[in-house]
Amino acid sequence: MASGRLVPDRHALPARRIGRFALACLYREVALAHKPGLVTPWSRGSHEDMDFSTFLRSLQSLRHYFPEIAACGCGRPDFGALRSLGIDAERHMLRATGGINTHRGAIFNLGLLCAAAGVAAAGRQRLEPASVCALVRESWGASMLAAPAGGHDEAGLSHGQKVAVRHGVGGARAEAAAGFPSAMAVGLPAYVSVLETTGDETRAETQALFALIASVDDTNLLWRGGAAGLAHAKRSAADFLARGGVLARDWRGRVDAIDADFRSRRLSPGGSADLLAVTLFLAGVGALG
Ligand SMILES: CC(C)(COP(=O)(O)OP(=O)(O)OC[C@H]1O[C@@H](n2cnc3c(N)ncnc32)[C@H](O)[C@@H]1O)[C@@H](O)C(=O)NCCC(=O)NCCS
Ligand SMILES: Nc1ncnc2c1ncn2[C@@H]1O[C@H](COP(=O)(O)OP(=O)(O)OP(=O)(O)O)[C@@H](O)[C@H]1O
Repeated sequence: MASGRLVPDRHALPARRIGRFALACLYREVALAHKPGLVTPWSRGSHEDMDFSTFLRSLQSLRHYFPEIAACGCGRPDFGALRSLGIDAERHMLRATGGINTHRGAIFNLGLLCAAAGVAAAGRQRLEPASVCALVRESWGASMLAAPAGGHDEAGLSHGQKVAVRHGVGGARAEAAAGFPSAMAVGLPAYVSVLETTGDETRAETQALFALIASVDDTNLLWRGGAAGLAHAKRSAADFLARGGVLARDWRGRVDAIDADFRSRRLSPGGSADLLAVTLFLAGVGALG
């Protein structure tokens, strides 16, 4: 990873700021305490093979990647250049976690957004959620749909590809290629509305996560629970929101009950968790410009 040789120095500072912010968003996601089926500082959720410390090791291994891909974006790269940085970062992550996939989706989603923010910063455009998402869609959307997936098993297909074929859903690539419609239309409005009402970051993050689980075709849920598991998770999240979500007095107890239910079914909404980090990135991207 040697993008320092590829981009002019005047881009180093904004790229570092953008990349560090992406890492901070990922840290906020995994540090969020009450989540259904996901790893938190106090729980493995539905996972036997990873805990909070695995995520910290993974984040540590990605500390150069996000600034580098943002710097690469400043040079208006084609998708191939971003893809090789992403594949390299996956390799670093797997080495740091002993082969466990903690951040494959995040390397992809937030990597693309860092690169788009780099494009905007280099062109002295304002950094805004809609414009960075449009840059991802317009610059690299078609190429990413045409590229083969990264994480292959012995049969040559990733989990995402297998469930995409089986259930006819698009997963992480379709979401990014379309300019993150779930984060823009679902995660971000939920986050902003609760933040404005309560001033409470934790509740805003939790509400955004549940809004995403209720609406996203999460390939992690499909892989672990099939169509019935995905439908169950969506229904549980929609029910939580219909009962007032994080504005209800006993919201923490309700989240913990849904967490127990997801753990008993081995369900983990990892794609929605990644899109929460994307939502946090979009919510703060304006301040990076
Ligand atoms: C495209 C990727 C994500 C693989 O796609 P695939 O369809 O196989 O997805 P897979 O099931 O492995 O899911 C990857 C992760 O995406 C997240 N995810 C799941 N569902 C969704 C969704 N609906 N929306 C967004 N993210 C999701 C989850 O965290 C999941 O673990 C990626 O691993 C890849 O191909 N990387 C190669 C490097 C690359 O192209 N980089 C581009 C520039 S960074
Ligand atoms: N806090 C979190 N807890 C658990 N998973 C998360 C969290 N945040 C994001 N994720 C995402 O969930 C994915 C892990 O899910 P999972 O273990 O189901 O994937 P897998 O390794 O593809 O499949 P499996 O372990 O079922 O064989 C990671 O790619 C990660 O990006």
